[in-house]
Amino acid sequence: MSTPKAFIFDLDGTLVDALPDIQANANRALESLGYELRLSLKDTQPHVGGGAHKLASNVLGLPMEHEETMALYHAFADIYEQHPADFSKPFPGVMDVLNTLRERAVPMCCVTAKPAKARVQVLNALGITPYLTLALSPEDGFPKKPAPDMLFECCRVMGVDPSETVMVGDTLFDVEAGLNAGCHSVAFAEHGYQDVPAAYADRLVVLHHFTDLLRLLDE
Ligand SMILES: O=C(O)COP(=O)(O)O
Repeated sequence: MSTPKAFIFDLDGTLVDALPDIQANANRALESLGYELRLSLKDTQPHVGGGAHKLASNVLGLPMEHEETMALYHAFADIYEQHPADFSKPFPGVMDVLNTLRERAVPMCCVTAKPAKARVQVLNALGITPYLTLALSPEDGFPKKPAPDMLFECCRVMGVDPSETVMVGDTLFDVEAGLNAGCHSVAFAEHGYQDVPAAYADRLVVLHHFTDLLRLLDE
């Protein structure tokens, strides 16, 4: 396999362990709207990766367009801006990978379902922004993953072809986005929030530790 020229990372569950902030902010939003329901970390985990709107719909068990879903989604997004990274931190090995790629002048981007303002705040708070050529959320005018559009835009801005670019994620949304874009390879972070999707297992580079990603540079 040829050496990849660029990397695109998912955010939550891949670069950053955001689960405790997502849980806390979902519970603040539920409380602010008068719900008695509260989520444990375990309740919250399956709802990460599809974005805040989907999380609100899943948590309430209501359709996406339902008034209560919309209210919870907006409350969650607003509260997240006040508490973007109280607990969030990069997963082990992430900063090593980002530093090595930067030293080797390999461009990197981030594509996430996270609301745009929260994304900017989290990436700034954790010192990741300077490593990235571009970071995108659907609010920037793109369809959500698994649509490949955000990946195409990143490749365009980095000046590389998707076939030269590795997509790195932790959910089915990320895997299918990478495959739909025709990426060089799709890497799956085992430290994230979903199990390796069995249907795609033989097409993935599974990262038992995040620094395993660097092996792709040496192949
Ligand atoms: O569901 C979210 O908000 C997180 O989305 P991400 O995994 O694409 O970063």
